[in-house]
Amino acid sequence: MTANTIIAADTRINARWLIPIEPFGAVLDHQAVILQGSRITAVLPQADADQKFRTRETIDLPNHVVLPGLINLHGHTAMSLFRGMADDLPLMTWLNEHIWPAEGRFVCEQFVQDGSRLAMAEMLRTGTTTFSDMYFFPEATAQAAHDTGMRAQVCFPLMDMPTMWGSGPDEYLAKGADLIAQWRGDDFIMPAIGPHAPYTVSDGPLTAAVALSEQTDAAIQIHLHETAFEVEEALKLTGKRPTERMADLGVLGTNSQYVHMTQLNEVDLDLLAKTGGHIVHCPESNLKLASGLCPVQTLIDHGLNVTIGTDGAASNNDLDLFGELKTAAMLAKAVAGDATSLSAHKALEMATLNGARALGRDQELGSLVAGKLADLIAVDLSDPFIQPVYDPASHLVYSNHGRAVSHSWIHGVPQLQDGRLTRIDVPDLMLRVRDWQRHILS
Ligand SMILES: CSC[C@H]1O[C@@H](n2cnc3c(O)ncnc32)[C@H](O)[C@@H]1O
Ligand SMILES: [Zn+2]
Repeated sequence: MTANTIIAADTRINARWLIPIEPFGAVLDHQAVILQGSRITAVLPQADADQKFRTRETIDLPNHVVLPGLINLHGHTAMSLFRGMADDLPLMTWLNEHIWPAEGRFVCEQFVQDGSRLAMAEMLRTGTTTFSDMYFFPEATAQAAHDTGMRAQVCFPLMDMPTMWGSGPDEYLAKGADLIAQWRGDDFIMPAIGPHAPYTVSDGPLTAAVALSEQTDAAIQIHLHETAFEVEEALKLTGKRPTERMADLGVLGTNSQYVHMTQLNEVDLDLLAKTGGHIVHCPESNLKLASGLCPVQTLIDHGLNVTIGTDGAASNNDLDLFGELKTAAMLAKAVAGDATSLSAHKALEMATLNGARALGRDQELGSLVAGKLADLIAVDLSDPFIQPVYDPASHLVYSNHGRAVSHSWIHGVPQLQDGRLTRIDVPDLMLRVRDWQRHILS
């Protein structure tokens, strides 16, 4: 290539600020991001882009900060249809007396299709481009994510009890193996294994889950050490803390993701540090259900990869990862007794590159670097509630909420343009949601 060669590409995005996540802590002024097909081909100063690239379209974002799309590592997407149904309750009362009976009555394939579309509309609107789901009828969630063009880790549920999705562990594992076979290797859908929790899955199915993970390389995601009650009951029933039992069964490892992780002692921390794996911090669900506090800084100090999730909209009650980041950053400081804990940049890294690492895809997702997949978002900082701007990273975590997200691309495809969703028919979706509301109320 000579000095004068002009390169043709699809799209040029001119950003007032760019937070690439790699290198850590960078905030770059007046940058251009060049997209070609599904990938980022260059990230460079706008003046240099003028010399080097000619693109089919140019999108000027003069008041915006551009960053990688956010990764929500834990949720139950279809539960958006249960938002606000049962508030102000502790976990086991919430599950036993409200959520599980409601799931038994209403959850079916159509519920999951509609509920996951509602969740995707909210997630896309607030800056999430990749999510993880653990719910019944995972084939419906996978299809809905595929049709919308979102990336999703779809964990099939595994429990001892029969549910509307199957008669018990053998059927869940057989259907789960089919789901893995169908989607394995797909760019968008990452099939995974979702044993619900230590108190709902016995040793046999957990051992089978580990074997399936080893055979297929599918990740395991499990709710773990969510409450003090869970740990106390496990000690009474098995003589082991849940983390110790998971270690003995081979569940702990670098391809596993542990959701919640409040109530950790030194033995747990040593086991986790020794075996690796990924923590999914869900601060708002932990607060709302009064489940406990996750010691984020201690986990980071033990070398663990800490990611973030919202949990379902029935225990949060929204799927806005920017709001979650603010809660996480505030809480980490209070729990550590240290205001320097979980800085704005660390929080942003948690919702991007750390999430990509947990999915085993940090070579292609999680930062804005030439060659990576084009999953990125723009946040408009011109509203009064985020003015003036000294440090866009600070605003993203401490002053923003997800509704300021104006644009997003996944795999190079526009998903949000000036706040409008391009791939979800919102009026049609709202009609369906209203039907469900009427049905559930009646
Ligand atoms: C097996 S599908 C998922 C199952 O999990 C339930 N659930 C939702 N939120 C939580 C939580 O915070 N802890 C434990 N279980 C949760 C959901 O209602 C489904 O039944
Ligand atoms: Zn959950």
